[in-house]
Amino acid sequence: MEARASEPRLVLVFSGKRKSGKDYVTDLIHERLGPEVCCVLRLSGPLKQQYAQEHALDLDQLLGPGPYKERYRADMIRWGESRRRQDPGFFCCLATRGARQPVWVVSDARRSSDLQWFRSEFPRQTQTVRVRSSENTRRQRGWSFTAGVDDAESECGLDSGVDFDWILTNEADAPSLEEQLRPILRLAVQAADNQ
Ligand SMILES: Nc1ncnc2c1ncn2[C@@H]1O[C@H](COP(=O)(O)OP(=O)(O)O)[C@@H](O)[C@H]1O
Ligand SMILES: C[C@@](O)(CCOP(=O)(O)OP(=O)(O)O)CC(=O)O
Repeated sequence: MEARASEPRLVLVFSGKRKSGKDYVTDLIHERLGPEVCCVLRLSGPLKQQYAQEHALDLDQLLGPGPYKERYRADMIRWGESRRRQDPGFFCCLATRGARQPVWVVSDARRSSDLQWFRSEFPRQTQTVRVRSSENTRRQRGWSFTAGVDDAESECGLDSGVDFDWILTNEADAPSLEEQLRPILRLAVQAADNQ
């Protein structure tokens, strides 16, 4: 496998239920910090790429927020799990290959093996962030309970036993995301400035 381009100064590892707003929040951070300082890494990126290729599917639609990916989600989970059984860090390693920016934002950790991989590769730099939204809010964003998905490790693997460094509440009646993100953005700017 290709060697890593450079060591990050800060690795923000996000997790949260589907439709909690992981992509929305991590895109916002990317916008604020800019592409020179920050990259968003999706563990599902290399997974979807390989899965789309093997199954002749539309990768852009699999990567987007619409209903297309939901049709394939249960099967993608099974497919990804068989890869992870051989190597739990497989997708973490692929997703971070070639990242050059000082701040890495990983948008979709799902399993404790994902957190373990980042903590063991980047013990000083890794900070975990949980995005929380109520079921009602997630429903308004298009979520509905799907057996085999919402009760599986992919969605529940980090529900308990993790002491997150940061918790964001992505709800209309919570403090604004701007306000909640302020200390995290400050940390990121400091990390980038100390290069
Ligand atoms: N704070 C917010 N304000 C407006 N729309 C939001 C907000 N958070 C999430 N959304 C929207 O809800 C949908 C699901 O969010 P997304 O970030 O794709 O969730 P996840 O990545 O956790 O599945 C998207 O269409 C997104 O634009
Ligand atoms: C097979 C998956 O990687 C699909 C992930 O797709 P997204 O990361 O797009 O999901 P949400 O943002 O939560 O809606 C899940 C897994 O178990 O690896």
